[in-house]
Amino acid sequence: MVNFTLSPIDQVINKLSIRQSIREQRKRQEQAEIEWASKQITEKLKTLEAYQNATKILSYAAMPLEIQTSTIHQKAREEGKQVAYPLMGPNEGEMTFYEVDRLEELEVHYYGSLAIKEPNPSCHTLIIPSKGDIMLVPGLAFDRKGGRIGYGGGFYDRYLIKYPFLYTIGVGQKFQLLETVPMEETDQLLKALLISDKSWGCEEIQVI
Ligand SMILES: Nc1nc2c(c(=O)[nH]1)N(C=O)[C@@H](CNc1ccc(C(=O)N[C@@H](CCC(=O)O)C(=O)O)cc1)CN2
Ligand SMILES: Nc1ncnc2c1ncn2[C@@H]1O[C@H](COP(=O)(O)OP(=O)(O)OP(=O)(O)O)[C@@H](O)[C@H]1O
Repeated sequence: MVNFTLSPIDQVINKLSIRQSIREQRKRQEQAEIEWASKQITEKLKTLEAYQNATKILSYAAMPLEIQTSTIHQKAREEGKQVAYPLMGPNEGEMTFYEVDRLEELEVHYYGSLAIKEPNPSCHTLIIPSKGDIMLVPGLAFDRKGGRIGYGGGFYDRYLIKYPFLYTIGVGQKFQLLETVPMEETDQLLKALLISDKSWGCEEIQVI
């Protein structure tokens, strides 16, 4: 019988080539396309019951080529929701979330070629998620089973082991939705996806 399962090293190589390919496709996009996609996702998110009922939103400070989250921040704050942003470290793969009132309070930190805006633990309050909270999860690639590939730090997988009840929503564009993404044992599945596409706006994909 033929065994189609990839060895662990082949899985890592496979993930690496997917990361590279999606990053190249993203670079070829016009800023206007990213803004349009972000608007579609923002509008769809607002209609979701999970969003409407949530008191805390674990968001992310988008880098220029990612789905933008600043309008979500503004809307959520207007509705009295708490919005939190990730901070990496101090231990390997560790990530925590801090409540942020205004996006200008975030501070840029450089990780290789990535410039990520993060909260400052000496001015922001640590957020401990509770049931009913939602998390917007950035990523490079997703699949309909809730599989996800990020930048390869394992930050979200480690965080989600601690808070498996979080309603996790992966956000991205159609070219980021693959037939299947390679999964490792430590990978945590997302619960839903919001995927935008030029022709149909934004599709909500429920995993559970
Ligand atoms: N906007 C945003 N914030 C986010 C994420 C994200 O995807 N988007 N993350 C999602 O997980 C976390 C950050 N994840 C990271 C994962 C790996 C590396 C990393 O390996 N950096 C390399 C250089 C990479 C490069 O240059 O391309 C390094 O530090 O040397 C950095 C951040 C938390 N914050
Ligand atoms: N709970 C965990 N404990 C120890 N190692 C882990 C855990 N979760 C993930 N890892 C390891 O972290 C590394 C990166 O994981 P992976 O490739 O899934 O990252 P990613 O999901 O793309 O990254 P990110 O979440 O930061 O965007 C892998 O070597 C993986 O085995």
